[in-house]
Amino acid sequence: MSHQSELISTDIEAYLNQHENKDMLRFLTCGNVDDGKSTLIGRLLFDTNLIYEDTLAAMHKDNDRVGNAGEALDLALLVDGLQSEREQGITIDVAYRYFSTEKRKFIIADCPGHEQYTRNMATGASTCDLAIILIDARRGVQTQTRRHSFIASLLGIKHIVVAINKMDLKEYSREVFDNIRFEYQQLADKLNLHNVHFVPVSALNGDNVVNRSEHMPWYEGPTLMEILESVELVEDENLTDLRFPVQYVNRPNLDFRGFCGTLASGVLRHGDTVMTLPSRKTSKVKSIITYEGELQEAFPGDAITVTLEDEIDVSRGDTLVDPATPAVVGKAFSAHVVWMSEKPLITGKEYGFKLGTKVTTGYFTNIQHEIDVNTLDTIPGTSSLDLNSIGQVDIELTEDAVFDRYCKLPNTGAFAIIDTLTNVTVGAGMILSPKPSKNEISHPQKSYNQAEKNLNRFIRENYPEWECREI
Ligand SMILES: Nc1nc2c(ncn2[C@@H]2O[C@H](COP(=O)(O)OP(=O)(O)OP(=O)(O)O)[C@@H](O)[C@H]2O)c(=O)[nH]1
Repeated sequence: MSHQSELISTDIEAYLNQHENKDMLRFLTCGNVDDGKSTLIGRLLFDTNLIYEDTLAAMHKDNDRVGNAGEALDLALLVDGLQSEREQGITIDVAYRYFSTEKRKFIIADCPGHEQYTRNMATGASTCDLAIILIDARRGVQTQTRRHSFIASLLGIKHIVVAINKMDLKEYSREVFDNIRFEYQQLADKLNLHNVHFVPVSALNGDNVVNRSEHMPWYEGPTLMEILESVELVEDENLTDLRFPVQYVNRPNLDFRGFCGTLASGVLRHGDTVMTLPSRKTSKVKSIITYEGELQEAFPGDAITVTLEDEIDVSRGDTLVDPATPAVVGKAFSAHVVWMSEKPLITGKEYGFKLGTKVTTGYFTNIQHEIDVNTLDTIPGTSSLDLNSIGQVDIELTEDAVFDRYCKLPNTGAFAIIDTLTNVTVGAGMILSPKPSKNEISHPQKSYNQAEKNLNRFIRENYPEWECREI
């Protein structure tokens, strides 16, 4: 099985090296029940020769017994394990599949299609670079298509591929494809989705999945696999806004203090000036240490330990940034929230909030509106959000945290909401914008007399460590 490479027999080291250095695309498939998701995934694996021979033999056997594709091999049987689990109601979760081709490694998040699984889709999609939205050529854009596309836009998935499937049942008609494409493009414009690709396919017959279709000479674009292998991933990484959330302070003895974590965005170089948030103290990077030795520079995704030239106070949950492009520090922000718990979201109740490596408490001060995931209409005047609902909310934390807008920096702009009693994750959120907290709002309205101003100056000049604000 697997992509055959001559290197395997001639130079195994070179083969392994090539394989290790391939980049990785994470994508998810979403579609209505029976649109052909399983068949499409099976087809991708089958046509890239990624199926073990014994699996294939077992599939042929099952095909005669339970296959749904007539004479042809029912490729949906490949992903059957998960489906039977679903039918039995054992797990309703996201299944991940891995495969690789000569050019790239892939992880597929396969999410259930039903409406009640919004939370699963949000979970599966949160780390994806690309979403394949499947549309049945006979049905066109459906409610489900709108919901999946909305969640994809909410989570900021950079690339969308609309696979218009079952083209064989519509005589491979260009008109059918063009009409659905036009209909979807209107939705994409409304949702501000960019980088949308459209491919007419037949997952069953293998048209335009891996191999180019002979039935649709009018389609000159890339096949689905060509898109998966070629979408640009590097430019999706933010290399300009340095964010290093500190996960752990390593202090084995008095002579060493290292800050461990994974670089979320930006590039961190030896000698760089960094600022720690929320305290705003600055220092310079003395060393960047990894398991394999010291680095001169680190990139997003690198797991590193950073030491600084000065003994400034940095704790778990703090974030190191470049003073030129800092994040916002505050307590209040507005966000989109996907609610994942049977118990509804309630304003005024205390919840735990996990923003990057920071864990704190806070509460929802207001639900601005709920969003109907099927029609995309906003519903104002709601006081709670139920399981699988999505809303735009205001949040106030009990202590300062570091905020980024999710659309700009998804790694540091996302957060989890935790039930403080059970420690269960009850929701996921995406920061829209920081807000001045209630205390800060009241400052500018207050006027101070001269004695208060003098006192303020005295404190600022003599007790800088109190970080007193100028009035
Ligand atoms: N004619 C035709 N039938 C297809 C095509 N793709 C899938 N099918 C059939 O459509 C039916 C549903 O396909 P599945 O792959 O099981 O659909 P699914 O979206 O995975 O369904 P769920 O897992 O239930 O969400 C099966 O009978 C497939 O053989 C296609 O391109 N053309």
